Amino acid sequence: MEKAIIAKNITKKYKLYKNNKERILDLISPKSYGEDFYALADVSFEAEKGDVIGFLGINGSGKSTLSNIVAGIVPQTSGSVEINGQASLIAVSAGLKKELTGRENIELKCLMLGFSEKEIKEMEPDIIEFSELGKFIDQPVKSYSSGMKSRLGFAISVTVNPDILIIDEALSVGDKAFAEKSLAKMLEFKEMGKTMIFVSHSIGQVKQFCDKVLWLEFGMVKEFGEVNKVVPRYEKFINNWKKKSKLEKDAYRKEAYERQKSILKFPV
Ligand SMILES: Nc1ncnc2c1ncn2[C@@H]1O[C@H](COP(=O)(O)OP(=O)(O)OP(=O)(O)O)[C@@H](O)[C@H]1O
Repeated sequence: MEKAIIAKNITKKYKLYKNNKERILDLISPKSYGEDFYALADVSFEAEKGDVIGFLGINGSGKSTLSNIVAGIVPQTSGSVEINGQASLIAVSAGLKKELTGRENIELKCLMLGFSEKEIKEMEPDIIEFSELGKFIDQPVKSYSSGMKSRLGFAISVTVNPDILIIDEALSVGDKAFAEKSLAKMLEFKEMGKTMIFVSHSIGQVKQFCDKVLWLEFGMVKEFGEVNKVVPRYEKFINNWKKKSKLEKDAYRKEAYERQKSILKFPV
């Protein structure tokens, strides 16, 4: 099987500062300030060509960070990502410039993806039509609602026909009719054999749409495998998690970060 994505030992470190003074001192002083926080610790997974992989995990588990790294939007601290094809990330407002109009954003994003002016002019009407933005297309993106930004981002990404599609919570904002249209487009892409990553909080959508699931927990891979094997275990976990008290959740989190420390034997 041909591989579309090979992510190896991905670690993402953020610095957490107590205040701006610490942040500035860290920049200008040779001494290190702030606390290291690992949003991802040694995450590896592979996607075969045509795989549709759902990223699942509770809030803050690292789903968006990993999808942004795979899309090349955010750099990893260590590890490697090999992409076989052109990825295109659909995230609410990802890559959209606030000061530019919707139309200018279409042009900019397509230019950055390597399309010619002629190709862009040909794609533009399709993008505008899919986005349902109408006359708002010539208004600056900063005046858009999150649903409108999401529609524009989604419309650009599906029209440029990428080899690999990364959809980050695109269906959670905006209206139901648009979500259904987007899901239909994603199913069309799935039938065409495109590789897709789908970041979602909706277990139902993941079940409906994905073949495999990468379950992240506090920046670590909890499970990676077939959707019908992983989802039932994730559902069981979520049901238990919801029943936990704050104290129990904190204890679980603490234990997970201890595990993270042992994974990161050689912190980067
Ligand atoms: N720029 C940043 N600086 C510091 N910490 C960050 C930054 N971006 C993300 N994080 C932290 O990294 C962790 C993972 O965040 P991420 O958004 O990837 O999680 P997620 O699984 O997508 O969460 P959600 O389901 O809430 O969208 C979180 O604890 C988050 O606070």
